[in-house]
Amino acid sequence: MAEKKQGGAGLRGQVAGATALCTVGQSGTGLTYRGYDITDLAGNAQFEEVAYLLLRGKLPNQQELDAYKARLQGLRALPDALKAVLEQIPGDAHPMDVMRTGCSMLGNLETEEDFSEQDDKIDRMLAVFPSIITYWYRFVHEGVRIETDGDCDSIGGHFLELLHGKKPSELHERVMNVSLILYAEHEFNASTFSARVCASTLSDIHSCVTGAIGTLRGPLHGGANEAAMALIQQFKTPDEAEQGLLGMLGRKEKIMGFGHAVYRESDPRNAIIKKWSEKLAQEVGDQVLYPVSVRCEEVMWREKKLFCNADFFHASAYHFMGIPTELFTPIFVMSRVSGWTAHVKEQRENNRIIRPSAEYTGPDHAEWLPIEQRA
Ligand SMILES: CC(=O)SCCNC(=O)CCNC(=O)[C@H](O)C(C)(C)COP(=O)(O)OP(=O)(O)OC[C@H]1O[C@@H](n2cnc3c(N)ncnc32)[C@H](O)[C@@H]1OP(=O)(O)O
Ligand SMILES: O=C([O-])CC(=O)C(=O)O
Repeated sequence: MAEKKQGGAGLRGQVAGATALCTVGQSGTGLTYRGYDITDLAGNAQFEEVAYLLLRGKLPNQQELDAYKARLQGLRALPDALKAVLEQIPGDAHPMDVMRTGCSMLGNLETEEDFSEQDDKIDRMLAVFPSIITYWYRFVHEGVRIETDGDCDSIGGHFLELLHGKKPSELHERVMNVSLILYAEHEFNASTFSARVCASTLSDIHSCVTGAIGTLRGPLHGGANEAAMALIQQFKTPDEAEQGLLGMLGRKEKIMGFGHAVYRESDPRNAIIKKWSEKLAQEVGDQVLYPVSVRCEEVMWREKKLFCNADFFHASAYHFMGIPTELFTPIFVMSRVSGWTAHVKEQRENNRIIRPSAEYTGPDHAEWLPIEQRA
C-alpha cells in the first residue's frame, strides 16, 4: 500500500473542487477538520461541537454550544405523517433504506423553499435522524410507538436511549460521541461528492442528503462496518480467523473494513476506535471478537500491507454496546449528515454545476437500420 496508485479509474488523485472543511492523508496519514487534528477532536470534543465547527465555521464557546445543543434537543419530534410512512416500511427492509425514505419524506413535509433556510433544515436533520431510525426499528421489531424526545442532551446518547429504552452509561455515551466525531467528515469521499454534485444543480438540501445516504449504503463505503461485523462473527478463535482470512485472500476476496482510497499506511481513525473497542471488550468480558479483530488486523498487514479503515473496529465497538448490526451504517448517517451538509453549504457559496467529461469508448459511427431489418 505504500506505493498507492493515484491515477486511473475512479477519479483517484484528481482534484475535483476546493474545500476548507477537511484534509485527508495530507502527510500520508493525517485527518483534520477545519485545521483541527482528529485526535484532538475525538479526545476532547463533543460531537455537537464538531458539527458546529463544520457547519458554522468555528468552534463554539460554552454559551454557543449550550444553545446549539438545546436547539437540537428541541427538534427531535417526528411529524405524524413521517411516523405513518415509517410504520409502512417492512421489518425486513434495510435500515439504510429507511433512512433514505425518512430523509426524503422529511423533505416533502418540511421542504427547503429557499437556501436561506438551509441551517434550519440541517439542524432538523441532525436532531431527527436518530428518531427516524429508532422509531421504525422498535415499531417493526417490538410493536411499540416510542416517544422520541428523551433526557440525553447528546445525539449519540439520545440514539442509545431511544434504541434501548433507557439512559446509556457514561462510557457508552462517550464512545458514541467519539464515533460520531470520527465519522463526521472526510473530504471528497463518494457520498459527500454525490451530495455536492446534487447541490451543484441548485437542488434542495433533502435531495442532496437523500442521494448521499444511498451512496453511503454500499459495502465499499459506509456499509463496510456491517460487512466487517459479518466477517468477524464467523470466527470463534484468532487462529480460525487467520485461517479464514488466508483462504479469502487466496480466493482474491475483498476483506471489508480494510484498505482505503486515499490513506497509504493507516487510517488515523482506526487507532482511536480500536482503543475504545478494547475498553468495551473489557467491560463486557469479551474474549472472542476483540482478539479475533486484532488477529485480522495483523494478518492483513502481514500478508497484504492492508490496514484497518475507520469501519473495522467500529463493528466490535458497536456490537459491545448492544447495537444491532443492521443499524451500524445508519449511525454513520447520523454523523456524516454534518459533513455532507457543510459541503452543500460550501458548494452553494461558490457554485458551478459539476459536469465532468467522459472518455468515449463506443463505436465511431453506427448506421441506422429500420426496426424490421435488425437482428
Ligand atoms: C468509511 C469508509 O468508507 S472506508 C472504506 C470502507 N470500505 C471497505 O472497507 C471495503 C473494502 N476495501 C475496499 O474495497 C478498497 O480498499 C476501497 C474501496 C476502500 C478503496 O479502493 P481502491 O482505492 O480502489 O483500492 P486500492 O487502489 O488501494 O487497491 C489496491 C489493491 O488492493 C486490493 N485491495 C484493496 N482493499 C482490499 C481489501 N479490503 N481486501 C482485499 N484486497 C483489497 C485491491 O483489490 C487492489 O488490488 P489490485 O491492484 O490487484 O486490483
Ligand atoms: O474517504 C473515503 O473515501 C471513505 C472514508 O473513509 C469516509 O468517507 O469516511
